[in-house]
Amino acid sequence: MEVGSGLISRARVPERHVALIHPVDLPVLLVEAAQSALSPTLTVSVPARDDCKTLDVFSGVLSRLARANIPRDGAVVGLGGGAATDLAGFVAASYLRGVAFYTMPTTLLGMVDAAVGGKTGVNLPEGKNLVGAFWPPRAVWCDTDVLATLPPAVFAEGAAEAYKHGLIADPALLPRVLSPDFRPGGSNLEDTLADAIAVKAGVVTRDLTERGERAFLNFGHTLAHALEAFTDHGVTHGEAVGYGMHYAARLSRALGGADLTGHTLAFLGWQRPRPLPPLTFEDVWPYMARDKKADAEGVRFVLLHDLARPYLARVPGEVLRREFAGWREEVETVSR
Ligand SMILES: O=C(O)C(=O)C[C@@H](O)[C@H](O)[C@H](O)COP(=O)(O)O
Repeated sequence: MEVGSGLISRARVPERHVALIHPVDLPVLLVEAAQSALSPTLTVSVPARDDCKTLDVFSGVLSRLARANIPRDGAVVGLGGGAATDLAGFVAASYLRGVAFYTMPTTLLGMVDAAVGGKTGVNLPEGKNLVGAFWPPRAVWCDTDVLATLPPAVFAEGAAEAYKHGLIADPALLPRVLSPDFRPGGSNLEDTLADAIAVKAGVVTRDLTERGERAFLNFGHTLAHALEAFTDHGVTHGEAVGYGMHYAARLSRALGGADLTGHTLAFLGWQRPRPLPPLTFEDVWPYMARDKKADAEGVRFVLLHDLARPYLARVPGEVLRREFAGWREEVETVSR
């Protein structure tokens, strides 16, 4: 894992045959920088954002690798945001039963979260990330220069995952993420980014396949994934995580935990997500019920006893509904 300036142009891999996968809307200069660093055998452009995370796109990319005769000792490099690196990783995990995988995240969200830890996969109409594999990248190059090319809303979106790492593990990150210096080119950017990534890297090193503490990285994601799936990705992942963390903070308080809703509302006030479309508990519940943390006895949420004290719990149906109603009213006051 490297964080710093100019990393894409300096990246090197030992494999001779490389397939470079990137979203179609990525700036050409970034694609060219990666191409001149890696001399890929094949470059595949895929639809932007979650439109690339489908079984159809996945199968089309696999065919491209096969037709280009990428061998088993070849590599797949994912260049782009979280969706593109999730897809690229699943291609790497599946093609010829697994080839080397590397990531070059180009969004804040990708750097702090998606490109690290090897959760790869695609969505189904029934829900987010329902198909995939744990396939860790051999290296991750977080080139901070690219963050300056992001629209401010996309940067703010990605900060949700860094803030989440503050809530579940490292509260010192909370004011650092909201500080005016946490911005592209800001004095606080590289250190805060490195510390937020360190939270996730530590967790996945100890529990790659989510037998235990890795589940805590899913704080806010039960509702977040449901919002994304119900709106067919009209709500972006970072916006959904911001909204979902506030719901999880309300549930935590309802079950007797510390009141951390001031933190989650402060984040939403900083992030200014787009307003949600009209939606009811009944709309999102079927998606929440398919959450991957569910076991034979039903859905489990990541909650917080307090800052940095996460736990998994089942929440009674009446609490889920009541807090949903309160959450819905409250988040309307903070959206753009
Ligand atoms: O890496 C993890 O583990 C996480 O839960 C981090 C999440 O922020 C990330 O969005 C992850 O891909 C979601 O995983 P899922 O298992 O809920 O699909």
